Amino acid sequence: MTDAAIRIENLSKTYAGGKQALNDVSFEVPRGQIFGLLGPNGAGKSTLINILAGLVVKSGGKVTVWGFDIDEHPRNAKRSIGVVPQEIIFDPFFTPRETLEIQAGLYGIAPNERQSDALLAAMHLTDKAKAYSRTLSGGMKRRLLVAKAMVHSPPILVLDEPTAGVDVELRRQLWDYVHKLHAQGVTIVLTTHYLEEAEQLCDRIAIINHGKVIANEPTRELISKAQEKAVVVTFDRDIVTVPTNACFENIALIDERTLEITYRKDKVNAGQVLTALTADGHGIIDVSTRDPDLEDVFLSLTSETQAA
Ligand SMILES: Nc1ncnc2c1ncn2[C@@H]1O[C@H](COP(=O)(O)OP(=O)(O)OP(=O)(O)O)[C@@H](O)[C@H]1O
Repeated sequence: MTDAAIRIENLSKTYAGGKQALNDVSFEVPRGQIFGLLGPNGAGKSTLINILAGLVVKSGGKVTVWGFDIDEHPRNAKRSIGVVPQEIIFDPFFTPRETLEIQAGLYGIAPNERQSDALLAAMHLTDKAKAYSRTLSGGMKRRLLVAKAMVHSPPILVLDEPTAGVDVELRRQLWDYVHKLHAQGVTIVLTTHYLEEAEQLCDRIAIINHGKVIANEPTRELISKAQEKAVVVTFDRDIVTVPTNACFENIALIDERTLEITYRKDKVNAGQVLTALTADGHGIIDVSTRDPDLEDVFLSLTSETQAA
């Protein structure tokens, strides 16, 4: 028995056409966390999730879900995970309530133990319980998918790009629900293109690029890895010549009196940057600094692997 919610060891996947989507991927999702899986389009995130869901057969490696090896105990592994897929697929002739009842039936859940109505209420779909699925809006369909993934009360919920193309209000509702599940002890794995979202929600983030894991760290540590920092400086007079100095990574004119300078915080500090800027006698009347965010880390890590 492993303590990890999901353990992935040396996982690889090559599709029939020869495309290698995953190349020797290893990482663990700790129990009880909100874990973010980030990566550019085509990085291999959906492939990985589909392997966890039992929808794609891996080419090599070992995967355990809630301690169950997906090859040796596929039924137990599947019962331990609920997956909200990226694509919306429903039988259009069933109502949301019927969709959930049928899904519960597939998991062998007795009628008196089903929680279809509670799930519909949690996803704000009670008034649509008896509507045909085809008449639901895109956002409602996505919420129904979340409810469908939770019918068997799995300890792990995986959401593949849950907020792509979803409006702000629905996104908020979705995250409220995710937080509620998380508070109940459900481990959450999500993929997202919204770095800000990952930064706000996730305890830990793995970044995947070209089928390989290039980072896997607590969110705060990952962010602190971004070495570039920016300082915006307003001078007491117009800038005639833009200053140069070896400690500046980049310098940009914001307006006639304001410059934005980026520097590497592992090489110099803000004081040294400001000293270099005032060397020719200019006075500084305002200074603000900007800390790196996940987007900076993401770009610097993915461009490093591109260059490698
Ligand atoms: N069924 C398939 N057959 C062949 N190649 C595939 C198949 N599914 C995915 N691929 C390829 O595998 C690679 C990884 O795709 P995957 O969908 O896992 O990426 P992703 O990170 O989820 O991207 P996105 O964010 O765009 O969904 C891509 O190059 C994709 O074209």
